[in-house]
Formats: sequence, structure tokens, C-alpha cells
Amino acid sequence: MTKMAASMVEHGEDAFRKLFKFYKRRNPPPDLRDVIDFSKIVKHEKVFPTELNPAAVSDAEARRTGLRPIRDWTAFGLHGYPGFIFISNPFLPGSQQHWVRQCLKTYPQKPNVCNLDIHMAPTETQDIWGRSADALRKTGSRVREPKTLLEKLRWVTLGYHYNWDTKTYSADHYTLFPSDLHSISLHVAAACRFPGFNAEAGILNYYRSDSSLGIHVDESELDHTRPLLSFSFGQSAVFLLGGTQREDPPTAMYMHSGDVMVMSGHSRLLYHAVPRVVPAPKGDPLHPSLEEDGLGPGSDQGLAQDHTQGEATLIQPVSEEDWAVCSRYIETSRVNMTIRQVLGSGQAFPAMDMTDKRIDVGHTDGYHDSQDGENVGLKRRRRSDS
Ligand SMILES: O=C(O)CCC(=O)C(=O)O
Ligand SMILES: [Fe+2]
Repeated sequence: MTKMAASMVEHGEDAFRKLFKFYKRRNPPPDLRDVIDFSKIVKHEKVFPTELNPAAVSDAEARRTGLRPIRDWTAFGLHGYPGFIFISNPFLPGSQQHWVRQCLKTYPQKPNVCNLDIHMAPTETQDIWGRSADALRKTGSRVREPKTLLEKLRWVTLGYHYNWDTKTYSADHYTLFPSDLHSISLHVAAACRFPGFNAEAGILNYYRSDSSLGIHVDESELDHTRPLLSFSFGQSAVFLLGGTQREDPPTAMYMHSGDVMVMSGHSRLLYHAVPRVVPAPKGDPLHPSLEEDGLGPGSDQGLAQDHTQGEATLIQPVSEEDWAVCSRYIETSRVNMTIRQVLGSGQAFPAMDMTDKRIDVGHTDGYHDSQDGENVGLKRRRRSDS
């Protein structure tokens, strides 16, 4: 650990907040040498390899959702964080593009809910992609042009739509959960020895290069024995994983495009945050895994197989036209999907006490953390764009 980071974590008093501020700082930029990079791990005192269950999903099933055979995945655990699993990019070459396109073009569509719905008429948020694509596709500097809707998108909710005000999910605000995302979540959870995972809610977070996500615990789901899954695409970010108390100093790690994180068991209810997006070098803005097309000659592991073998893959090829928009967007942005099972099997939402029912959509724009990652008195937070 560098001297700087060590001196910050010695003090118990809200060690998380201190490190959040440290990693969020713009000027001077923070020393990132203590941030664990699972893609470069040779040996690290905190990191150990983790065994997954290679038989949990057949190779063909994995491939249908764009995943490599489980035996080929590289997974890690972290000492002191039982139940935390980090999977280094388990995607087949060329399949991340499908998920990026879903996050930008498909999932923001109605009936899913997004931050733009709060202040805009339904007709205006009907076609976020269509209203943004042309402007994003244009080359050259667009710095001074008004932002497109896609660039203003901050979150989308799926399935049981998270209510940012009451911090609850409810039976009466549900729309069909996307089937491709349900399948990939089932497979990732099964590989981590959580068979039968039922993806019921998703929160997609869209980060610009200066965005951050405040310190919080995801505890609104009713069954905490089910894991929380997190998929990252586009620009890399620093992720902080803390303890059950704010005084517990967090561990910093990179999340690169394609990386998947599973928070389960003891780690299911730990404080965490994203203080910083770490943009790639200017000349090389896309993570190498996003440059692979998976369809070229010799890509026998890639998606080409699905088309030759006629399997009913859930991964749809992304047209050049669509990829021009997606790649332009993620050259400067990061998208993260967190997938949750809300109810245990056979569990139902508690009967609603009507006197307590808050119908208040006025503040569902989300909770912006203040500059230091605080959540304005709430355990669940929203992001801030500084
Ligand atoms: O963007 C991330 O990596 C974390 C997102 C997150 O913690 C959440 O949506 O609850
Ligand atoms: Fe979270």
C-alpha cells in the first residue's frame, strides 16, 4: 500500500468517506497505484483465485448469452470479503457489443423507467436512441453542442422498478424483465453456485467521465440470501468495497469493460461506491475487448459458431450503424448493470399499508451524493456528476 493510502485508512472515523474523496479528487489527480487491477494480477496479498462451478451451465447455454465456457473464466476472491467474487471479463469476443447496444438502444425504451421521465413528457422520452443517434454519429468535436438525451441518461430501471423516494420495490410497479438479461444473470449466478437466480429488478447506471456514485448499501431487496450481480461496459472505473460500517476502510479495485462482480453472503450488504471513472488514453479510447468482433476468420471461440451451428442465440449482431453510435458513446462513458432478485422463492411483497403509501414522484430524479460521497441521510444514494 502506498504511504498516502495507508495514512488515510489508519483513522477509523468514516474511513470510507475519506478514501471516496481521495479517489474522486480532480486536482491533483489521485495516486491509483493501490487500486487492484484483476486483469493484471500476478500475486496480490488480498487476492486469491476462486473456483466456480464449471458444470453449472453447458458451453452451449453460456454461448447463447455471449459467455465463454465457465471453465475458461478467471475468478477471484478477496481476503476479508467472503462471498465477493470478481470475474474478469467472461464474455466471448464480440458479445459485449450486444450488451452495450441493449443498454443504450433497447433497455431505455418504454415501459422501462429512466431519470429523463421525471422532467420530460412521455412523448419526449419515447425514443431516446432515435433522438440522439444522428448527433452522436457525427464526427468531430461536439463539445459545444447541446447534449443529446442519451448523454443526459443517468439511470434506467427494469423489472420491479426501484422507487428512489421510498427506497422500495413494489408489486404494482413492475414491467417484464428482459429475457436475455434474465438468462445471462441465471448463468453467472449458477456459475457462482447460486442456481435458480431469478432476475427481477435491474438498475442501469450511466456514467460520464466525471460521474461518481455515492457510498451506499443495496438492501431494498427482500431476500438478501440471493446475490447481487454487476456487469460493467465501456470506460474503466474505480470501485470501492467497504465493510458493514462506514468506519471500515474500503478496498479499491478497477472494473474494466466486460468485468462482472458478484456480491453474495457476507459481502451482499457491504458499503460500496464508484468515486471515479478512469478514461482510457485519448488515442485508444475503447477497451481492447470491445475492439474484437468475434465474427472474423479463426474466431472459433467467438460468436461465429452460433451462426454456423444455427443455435438460437440471444446475442444479436450489432449493425455497423448502431455500433458507430454505441462506440462513440462509450469512448467517454461507462455503463453498469446491477441485477437483483427481489423476492425469495415463494415470497411476496408485504401487504401495503395504504396510509403509508407515498405517491411522490417529485424526487425520483435520484439522490445525488454531495461532493464527498454522502447520501443525504439515505443508505441508498444516487450519483453525482461533478
Ligand atoms: O456502477 C457500479 O459499478 C456500481 C453500481 C451500484 O452499486 C448499484 O447500482 O447499486
Ligand atoms: Fe450498489
